[in-house]
Amino acid sequence: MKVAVGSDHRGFDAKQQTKAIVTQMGHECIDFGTDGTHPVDYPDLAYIVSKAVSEGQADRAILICATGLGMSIAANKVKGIRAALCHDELSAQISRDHNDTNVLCLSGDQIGEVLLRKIVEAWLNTEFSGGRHQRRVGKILAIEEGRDPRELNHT
Ligand SMILES: O=C(CO)[C@H](O)[C@H](O)[C@H](O)COP(=O)(O)O
Repeated sequence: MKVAVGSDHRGFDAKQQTKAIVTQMGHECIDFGTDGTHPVDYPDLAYIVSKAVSEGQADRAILICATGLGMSIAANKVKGIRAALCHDELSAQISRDHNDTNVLCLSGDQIGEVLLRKIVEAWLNTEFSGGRHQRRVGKILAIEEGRDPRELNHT
């Protein structure tokens, strides 16, 4: 799988750790920056990394800022992106299983390297289960297209 990664200055150290984890798991890692701890604006990174996923350059992506909040808010503005901020393995696993997330957002400040590895591994190793969840993800897409998801209740 091709996995894009990106962070702002507050997520830089965790991004470097994430790159190593992704590569060790046998995936191709595409690093969109930032390249150090000089302050940058997280929406810039969220945009280019999310575009890489929505346009097919990467299969999935991992975004990191101080809390993960700004990255998740910005990434979810890009069409086709389902980003989730996860602080634990179970949320990461369920975000794939139920929500078919294609972007994982992480906090660089609030989780250590051991937990980071567990979350990334759970997220990359979990497949979307489809079924009833496919219908609900379809409704998310409907909202993105400006439609009322309840229209799909009668099809
Ligand atoms: O958007 C955020 C907060 O939810 C990110 O965590 C940023 O990394 C943070 O806002 C950056 O803050 P800084 O004081 O400019 O380093």
